[in-house]
Amino acid sequence: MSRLEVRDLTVGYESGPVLHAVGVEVPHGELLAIVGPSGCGKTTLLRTIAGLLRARSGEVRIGQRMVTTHGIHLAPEKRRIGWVPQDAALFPHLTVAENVAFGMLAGRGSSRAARRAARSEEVRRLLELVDLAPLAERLPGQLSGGQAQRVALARALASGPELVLLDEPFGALDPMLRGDLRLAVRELLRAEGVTGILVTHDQAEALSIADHVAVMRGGEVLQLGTPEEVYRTPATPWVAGFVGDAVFLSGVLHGDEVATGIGRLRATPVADAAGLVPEDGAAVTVLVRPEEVRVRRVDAPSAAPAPDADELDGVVTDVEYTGHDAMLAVALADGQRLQARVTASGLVPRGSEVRVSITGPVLAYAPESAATA
Ligand SMILES: Nc1ncnc2c1ncn2[C@@H]1O[C@H](COP(=O)(O)OP(=O)(O)OP(=O)(O)O)[C@@H](O)[C@H]1O
Repeated sequence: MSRLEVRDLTVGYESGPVLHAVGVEVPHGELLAIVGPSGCGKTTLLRTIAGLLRARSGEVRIGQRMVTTHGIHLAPEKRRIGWVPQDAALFPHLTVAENVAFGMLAGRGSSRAARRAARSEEVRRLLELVDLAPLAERLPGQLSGGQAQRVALARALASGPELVLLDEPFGALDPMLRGDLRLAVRELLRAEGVTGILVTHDQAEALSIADHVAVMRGGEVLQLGTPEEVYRTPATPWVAGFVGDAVFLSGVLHGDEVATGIGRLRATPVADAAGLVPEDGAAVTVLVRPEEVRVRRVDAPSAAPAPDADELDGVVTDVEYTGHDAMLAVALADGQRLQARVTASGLVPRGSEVRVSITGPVLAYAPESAATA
């Protein structure tokens, strides 16, 4: 079993510390996505797990093996880790099969050994797994970007790793290919029973294919949870805004409701990093997801005229159409602005008069957590 455990990992360069007591866990055979703004330390974490960087303190355990801890630093080639970089990084003078075979030799073989191993049953199996068996004899220069990434994945799996690290592997691909390849990666890791970590700049990608998501900022993990936990119950307003579209309102907490400029909303208070929950009467920051904002057109002939008690008047000031849905910007009569996500069938043109309401309970955060994270 190859569960990954990272505890209290502190890592830095000569310029100073970059990771501060980072902890993540990935159960055997599952995929963790790491997201966070540029420079927050995602690659540094990956490189430390791979053994390419030494930790100042903390632990990395892969399955039963402690690979990094005080006084221990197992060499990268002994960690049984496969690496898939952003640009495939294949050997240009070796064929597809030979590149995969090179992975099987764990980087220790010669080109001649790779040529021999390229004819093995295992290389054939891996190429079939990534759907590239017919291209086994091609050189990397004759492959598309997506095909090259599939070879890099097969090569990473060829050494029989316990853990595969994927550093922005789809970054350079067009959106169609990206979608196909990420599903292929997910299925392959599952089929092979390999634990994986994926660094990505694409939050939607992280939420859609990973079993767990770690949201990093400034060298710390702010939240580790399932995609649903991270999206539905973000640890802080900053996490909420980073992983998805968010509308923030100011309000005052009264029991299980919060009084806001757009009326009283059912609310669940969220504890901050210190475990403190906003108290009754406290000023709070309220999170509303745009899909929780219901919009009803009132200036169309078919529109029902009678307003609900909890609806507010507004005007659609902008429409961002994405095909399957659209984001509406709505200006309320009192000047406040909201974003609402509607399905293509609920599309309302710019300038329409609408009534808006919030569906479902919202989350209420102490304003300090909004300010600091
Ligand atoms: N070799 C290095 N020497 C000194 N500082 C470095 C080195 N590599 C990275 N850093 C610094 O460490 C911090 C974290 O970098 P890292 O590459 O881990 O971030 P990242 O989250 O992967 O960023 P990106 O999303 O842009 O790839 C940054 O401030 C970066 O400038």
